Amino acid sequence: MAPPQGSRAPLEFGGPLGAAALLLLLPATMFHLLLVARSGPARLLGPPPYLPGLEALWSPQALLLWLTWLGLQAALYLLPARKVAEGQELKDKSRLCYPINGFQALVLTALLVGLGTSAGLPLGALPEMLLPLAFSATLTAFIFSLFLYMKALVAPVSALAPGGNSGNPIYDFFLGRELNPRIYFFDFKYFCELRPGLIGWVIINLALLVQEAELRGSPSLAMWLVNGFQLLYVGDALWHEEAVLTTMDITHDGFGFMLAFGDLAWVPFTYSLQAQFLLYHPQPLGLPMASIICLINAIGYYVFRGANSQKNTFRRNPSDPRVAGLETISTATGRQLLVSGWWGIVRHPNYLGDLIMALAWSLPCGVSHLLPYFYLLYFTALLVHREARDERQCLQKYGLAWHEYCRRVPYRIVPYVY
Ligand SMILES: NC(=O)C1=CN([C@@H]2O[C@H](COP(=O)(O)OP(=O)(O)OC[C@H]3O[C@@H](n4cnc5c(N)ncnc54)[C@H](OP(=O)(O)O)[C@@H]3O)[C@@H](O)[C@H]2O)C=CC1
Ligand SMILES: CC(C)CCC[C@@H](C)[C@H]1CC=C2C3=C(CC[C@@]21C)[C@@]1(C)CC[C@H](O)C(C)(C)[C@@H]1CC3
Repeated sequence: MAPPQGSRAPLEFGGPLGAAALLLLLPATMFHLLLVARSGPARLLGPPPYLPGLEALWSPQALLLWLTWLGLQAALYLLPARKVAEGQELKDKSRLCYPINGFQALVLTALLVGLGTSAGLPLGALPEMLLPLAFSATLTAFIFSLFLYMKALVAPVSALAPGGNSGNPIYDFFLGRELNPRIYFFDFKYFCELRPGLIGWVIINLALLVQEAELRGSPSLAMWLVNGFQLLYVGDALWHEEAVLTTMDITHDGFGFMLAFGDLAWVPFTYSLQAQFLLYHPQPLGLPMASIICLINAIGYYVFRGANSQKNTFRRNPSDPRVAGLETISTATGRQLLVSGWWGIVRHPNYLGDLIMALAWSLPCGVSHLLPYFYLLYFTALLVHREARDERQCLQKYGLAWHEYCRRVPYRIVPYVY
């Protein structure tokens, strides 16, 4: 049985009080965005148009649809994979295995949705169900996090995450206690991070596009751009699925409410905000502006993919010809840090690319409303906070070598600015 680890790890997110506040604030923000996106004034900072009663949130059909979706994605996860990858080394020196079949799940889902639609499945009706679907997803995230918390009570100490084991139940419930909760080969965190939420996000976007076509005769150029950009982002994440195994969510963070809610509810229902906004507030977009926005997205993607691939290639095999010529700093751990190439420009070039793409996703919505820029604002805050967390961890891991890296590459995310 796993005892709490006491307060060895420094508390994050404002400790138990901050965690308690976020437990309420995150779902409240998501519902606020869903309600405001369909209201006339669409004011991000104004009050919601109305407070929905339980009858608007609770729907057995929505719950059934949501559980069917989770079941379908779980079944696709269990299909034979083209590759089984090993994760990072764990505290007990073992490595876990992960199926690499996320892109296959995306393609099969697209085929099933295509078949369903041609057989009469009303995809365009999905936008009307977003509120009860989001409620079902939130409910599932709470219940699932409770299950994860209980499961961690009987997990061996070596299976616990460095944070999330303070002994305070609210804080630990929020942050997550166990690092890689699994039942046999089914890894809950890895599954949730990349499948139901990310694929759900593009299906919701598609449903919004279909409904726009039903309402106005054809989808708008702005809606096409938002759908295309975000499909590229999700397709890319699933194509490079193995790379997620080195992100801090998988290697460092426990699996609790923050990630369960983030993956299952926050991602599909708030990341689709631009498409939701466009359905209810059509925006004119000319070809010249659309071309500029495409260029911004292409630059963002180039930086994001270039930086992530360079680091992943280097971590997998430093003598790979694509990275062998780059300058590095040696660290006491035996691992090296890149100081040239993308990682010599700023310390988080991948965040920079991601932020440029976030801007390109909002621009098709025009500049009359702040609401479609919510993702950009939230994401900037998330990445600044994430960068600070990563910095602390790297300083702990690499000590003097990290100081040297910071001296050689002084800017964190934006060259000459931050
Ligand atoms: N859309 C979304 O909502 C979100 C997207 N993201 C995206 O996810 C991606 C992954 O982000 P994240 O997991 O935060 O972090 P990173 O992929 O940036 O990984 C950080 C790790 O990289 C290694 N590293 C840092 N500097 C160097 C260097 N110079 N040379 C070699 N290795 C280095 C360190 O680990 P080590 O040395 O141990 O290898 C460090 O802990 C990013 O592209 C981010 O934008 C992230 C959060 C949310
Ligand atoms: C609800 C809270 C405010 C915070 C929740 C954060 C989560 C939504 C994000 C934490 C890290 C994420 C990553 C991606 C999606 C969002 C979450 C889960 C990612 C899967 C998106 C696609 C990228 O290509 C990626 C690099 C694979 C991302 C990994 C991190």
